[in-house]
Amino acid sequence: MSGQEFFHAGERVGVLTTQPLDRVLDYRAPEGGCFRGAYVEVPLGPRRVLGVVWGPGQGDFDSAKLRAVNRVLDIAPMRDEMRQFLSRAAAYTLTPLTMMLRLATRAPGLSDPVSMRKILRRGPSEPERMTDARARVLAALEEYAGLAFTPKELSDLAGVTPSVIKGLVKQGALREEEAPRDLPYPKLDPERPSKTLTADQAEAAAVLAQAVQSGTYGTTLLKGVTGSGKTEVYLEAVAACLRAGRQALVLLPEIALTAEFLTRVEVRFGATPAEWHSGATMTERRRIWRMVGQGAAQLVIGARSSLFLPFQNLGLIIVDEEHDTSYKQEEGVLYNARDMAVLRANMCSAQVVLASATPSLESWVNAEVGKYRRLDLASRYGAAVLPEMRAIDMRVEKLAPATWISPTLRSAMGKRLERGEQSLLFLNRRGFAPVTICRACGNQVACDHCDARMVEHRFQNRLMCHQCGETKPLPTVCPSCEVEGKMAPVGPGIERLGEEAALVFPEARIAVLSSDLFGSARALKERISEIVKGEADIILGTQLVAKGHNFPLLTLVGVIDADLGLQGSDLRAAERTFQLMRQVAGRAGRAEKPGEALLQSFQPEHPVIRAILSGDEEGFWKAEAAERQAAGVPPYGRMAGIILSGPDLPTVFDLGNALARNDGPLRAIGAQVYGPAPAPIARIRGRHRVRLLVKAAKGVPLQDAISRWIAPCRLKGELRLNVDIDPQNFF
Ligand SMILES: Nc1ncnc2c1ncn2[C@@H]1O[C@H](COP(=O)(O)OP(=O)(O)OP(=O)(O)O)[C@@H](O)[C@H]1O
Ligand SMILES: [Zn+2]
Repeated sequence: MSGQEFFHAGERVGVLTTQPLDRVLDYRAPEGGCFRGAYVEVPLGPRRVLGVVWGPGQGDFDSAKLRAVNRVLDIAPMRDEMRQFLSRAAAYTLTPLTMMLRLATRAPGLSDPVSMRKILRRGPSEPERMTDARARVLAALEEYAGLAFTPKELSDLAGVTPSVIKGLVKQGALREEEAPRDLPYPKLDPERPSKTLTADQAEAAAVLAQAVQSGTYGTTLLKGVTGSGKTEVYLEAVAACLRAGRQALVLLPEIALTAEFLTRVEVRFGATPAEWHSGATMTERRRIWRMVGQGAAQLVIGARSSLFLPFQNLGLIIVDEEHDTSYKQEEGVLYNARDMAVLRANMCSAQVVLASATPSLESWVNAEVGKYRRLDLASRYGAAVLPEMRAIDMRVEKLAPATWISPTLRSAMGKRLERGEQSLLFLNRRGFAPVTICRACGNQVACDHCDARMVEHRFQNRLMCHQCGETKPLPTVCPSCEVEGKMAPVGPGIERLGEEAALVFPEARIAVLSSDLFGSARALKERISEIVKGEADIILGTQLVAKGHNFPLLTLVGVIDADLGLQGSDLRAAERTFQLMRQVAGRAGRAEKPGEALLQSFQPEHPVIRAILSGDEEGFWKAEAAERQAAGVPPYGRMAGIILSGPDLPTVFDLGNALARNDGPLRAIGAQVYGPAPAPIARIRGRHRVRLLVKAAKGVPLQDAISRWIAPCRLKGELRLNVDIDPQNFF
């Protein structure tokens, strides 16, 4: 860490803590001094808290009262580029810097000393008496010459009891040593053979490899149809990064996708990489955090928060399925991991690869205007061809009441069953039925705390609110008119569709894939790998299945309600539907057998449905871009959402009106405010929600204006104000 500023003992330093104070606090540098960026423990009131030495102190605090830093932690100091990244990300998202630091230190036990554990090696002496068990232990050590083991590993390996091991230690045949508990990750070998790339793939891989070798910043949109080998191509960029001795990060939108991906990494590089996600244990998290910081993890596969790991030498970030909405964090710090990846790469001279078959309009436009490089993979790998896509006109199909699988779709599924191929039915609705209605009075069961109807989950035999998670038993008596036995489900959810499929095809093996039906990510992963092996004939899934899975036996995709996403007023409704339908359809026909995708629709002539079917992607993006440009909305204009919430509606509205009246700072940059208006979901968890929308031209200092605009707000009591820069969801 030479080159980094050093503060001598007693000098005034500014420390950023993870406490919600929103400023850097002054302390005295501890005995022995500290570098800028050092992770430290400082006294704060009666407590000791984690912090980072951010720079020289401000000097505005009485130096007689100044307290000293307790100690410097045994962790490499935060790099300048990381401090800049956090500062820039905080400024962009209008988030207090202390909250950003919290994101960057989300690992347990950082302030604990490096924890050690006992390991065993071959010692200098021979055992006094050789027994079979003892001989097995020594043979095992010989076989793995040079390696050390924990006592448990060694007794398992040799198949002996712990007492045998203890005896050998006593006699000096085994030697005990202390070693750090957190071990480096196994080395990945980029020189192992890759798959033989097609000419297109090889060309794209070469461009990416060269970009990585340049050691500079750059972003590439890797657009390739589903099944074209985007993953194979970007793994070669990872190889180039590893060869250059730098670290790589691969972001995946869904942890259910990691199992398949980890296997592919292992095949390509000979070992598994570090895996960072919400399901990781505390021990795993601490190990990854520390090893990433020491450069002892070369590749991390992770969810969006892995962008905040303390990489020592990050050279490449892959954002797979870059259009995926789950990259936008919608709670706490509101950030879009795709945009933050670009920012982070900028700070550390790394390359970014945004991979997708259906990019976000933002990225498509950035490539169009030359801000991003663009690489295209136009055809599927090998014999696989893109599925044929057709609409099923639901206005002419004859369906029995409370059924949703049309005769046309049913007969297509029947053919797959006969041929031993798989069908996938897609319906983006969790639960059994979206609405429960009383047939006597028409009352729909709603959540007591939210502006939302409760969804029946028959599997759990309860009604559930998808906003707040509240559940209650299915009522037999109407809560409104008190008539008994008239409550009925209306509309299909994925579970109900499962029942229908089982009735129509009683002999078929049916798998329902919905995130809430699995107790753990592991259970879901296992189910998916069973399906890959062919242990299901009909798969029913919510949007979970649209993402990146490879089901080789799948040749038919049926979309139950292709119109579902088109109804919203969301500015991205068309874009989302287009992406989702093309992605789902892309699950079919990924191996030798050709696939077919059938979209059930009541409006097959709708321009978006027509664009999906025709496959004229560039035409769709161009039309969509022109429309957004004319309306001055993203990506051609900028937007910010302000969500005000509180238990008392008039108070929330008063604040909204006050903001709308005092919009001087916004007018100064030519921005407009819309609202206040009740948010589309007007109540969540008992809190009323009111929103304002700010629209501005591109290139104006929007964040700065917004901070000046909201600065005078006094948030009394339980009133909350959240700013969402570049909102993705208007809920
Ligand atoms: N050059 C190649 N040699 C052998 N197999 C290949 C090659 N390219 C692609 N494949 C195989 O084709 C399948 C699809 O490739 P891959 O998953 O990389 O595509 P993708 O573009 O990432 O797909 P999606 O967008 O649907 O996630 C995989 O099983 C992959 O192993
Ligand atoms: Zn609720």
